[in-house]
Amino acid sequence: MRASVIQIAVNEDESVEARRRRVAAMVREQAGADLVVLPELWTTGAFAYEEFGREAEPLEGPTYEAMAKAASDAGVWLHAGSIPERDPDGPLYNTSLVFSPSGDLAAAYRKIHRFGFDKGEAVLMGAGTDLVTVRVPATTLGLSTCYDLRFPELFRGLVDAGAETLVVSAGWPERRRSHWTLLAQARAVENQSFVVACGTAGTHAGVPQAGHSIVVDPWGEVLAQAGAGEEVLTVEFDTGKVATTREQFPALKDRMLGLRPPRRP
Ligand SMILES: NC(=O)CCC(=O)C(=O)O
Repeated sequence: MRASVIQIAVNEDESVEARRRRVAAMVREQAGADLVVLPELWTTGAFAYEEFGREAEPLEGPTYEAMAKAASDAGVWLHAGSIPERDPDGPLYNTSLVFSPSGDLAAAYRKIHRFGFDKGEAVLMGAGTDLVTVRVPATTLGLSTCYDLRFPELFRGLVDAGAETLVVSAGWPERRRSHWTLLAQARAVENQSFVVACGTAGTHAGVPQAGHSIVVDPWGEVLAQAGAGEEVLTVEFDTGKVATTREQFPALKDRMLGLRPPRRP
């Protein structure tokens, strides 16, 4: 499996339309990859809360159109990152899109854990409710978005649904970069899965982004990691390593489900 992780710089001096064109061209340059991954909310920036309503699009809006075409032009599976989705009958959602090499939508995932506690995304967007996996030729992807990375039960649910490669599309801030790397490795080790985590570079809404997109194998080894700036991280990995790791060190089989809560004295 050859993956290209496109760590986009999201800065305010570039318009959404210009960035969409630029990113589409970067995706086209990845012809020959099996999988291309983009970050969270790269049209607006994940922390540009005021832009969410202004730039929200229907599912099949301009980003969908541009990314479907880029995927088919390049002939790649494309995780196109997420968009601020305007549901005509509901709230905004932070929705990731996955396209097949023919440009058809293979999956849409609405972010389940919204960031911001009592402000920002947590109040401006609705929460998704459904886990999403996608079968691509060599592996099954399990989808997640940024803050989801902190919630191990989501990833366990994805593994129970057959995921072998956990994709994290993110806009993670520099301030918590150490958590990003640590959690990506933890999710890989505990789920005996590949983790492909794509963040943004640049600064928007006054929040410097961490970059440092990372690909981790099921043993927790870092196969590749980007620097702080805009970069295309390319990595080849053997998807068969999930099965061999799970066979040779079968910790997932030792789960004890249905534990009782502590008894009151
Ligand atoms: N966009 C996000 O979900 C940010 C998450 C974050 O900053 C954190 O978990 O820390």
